[in-house]
Amino acid sequence: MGVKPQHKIPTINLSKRNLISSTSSWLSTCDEVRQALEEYGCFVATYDKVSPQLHDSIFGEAKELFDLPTDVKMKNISDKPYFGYIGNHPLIPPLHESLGIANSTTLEAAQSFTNLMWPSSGNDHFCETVLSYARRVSELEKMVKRMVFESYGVAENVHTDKSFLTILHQNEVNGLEIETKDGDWIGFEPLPSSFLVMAGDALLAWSNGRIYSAPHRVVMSGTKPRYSLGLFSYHDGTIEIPHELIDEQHPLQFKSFDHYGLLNYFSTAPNADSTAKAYCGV
Ligand SMILES: O=C(O)CCC(=O)C(=O)O
Ligand SMILES: [Fe+2]
Repeated sequence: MGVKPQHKIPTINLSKRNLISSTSSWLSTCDEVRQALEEYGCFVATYDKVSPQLHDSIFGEAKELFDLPTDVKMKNISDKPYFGYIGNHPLIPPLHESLGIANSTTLEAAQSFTNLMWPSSGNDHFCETVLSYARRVSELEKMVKRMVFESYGVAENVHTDKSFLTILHQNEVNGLEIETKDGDWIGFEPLPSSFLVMAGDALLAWSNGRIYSAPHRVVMSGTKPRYSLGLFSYHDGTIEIPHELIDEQHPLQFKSFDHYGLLNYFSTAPNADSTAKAYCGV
């Protein structure tokens, strides 16, 4: 049962500049990705967003990290199994060590891990490198997930609303979930008298970034039909960012914007990480 020479892990180029949703190149790459995962369970992604410099930096940082004394590395604990420090674990081959950094795409998580490992001297270079690397690899993960969903024609319905406010009122069947800032999902449990009032991207921009426009999705189980009534508010004309919401702690993050312009922009660029930032961010 050795390695059969005629089999090769498929390689897929995910660096291409023309990997833009809905183009023929995007759609054919979605199919390539799905086929590779169905057949081999894996593929090699060629991905140029991690530059050769970043590649060298992250492996340099990894060496420096694992060269720290064991008692320092052991301070990385987590309530999730395998997320903390692993060394000399009975179920894991000897000489294996690992350190997990949960939510490593956020500055807070990268900083707190760095401070834990280098409490007295700090290590800005490590923190910046981890953050930059994690964000780029996370983009790759998001892109592959979207490709698999699209190739099967399954709508991945995670989104933020483009409204100013959304008010949802639904029957007794659960399903709506809201993503917290930490990336956890919390379910909405409707009652006849409860209305879910939710901020949209226009309110996020108007508030100069103070208000959180929560990503949300609907996850259905069971066969009972679910009905949801929604009011989505939109404003005619230009929305200005109130000067009361701009100060030293909150420098201007958004330009004044046309609300329907934001909606139109979303229809042409539905995959932007943040529609408000991409459309009217400073
Ligand atoms: O079905 C729901 O309750 C949510 C629908 C929704 O998020 C939307 O239409 O923007
Ligand atoms: Fe929504």
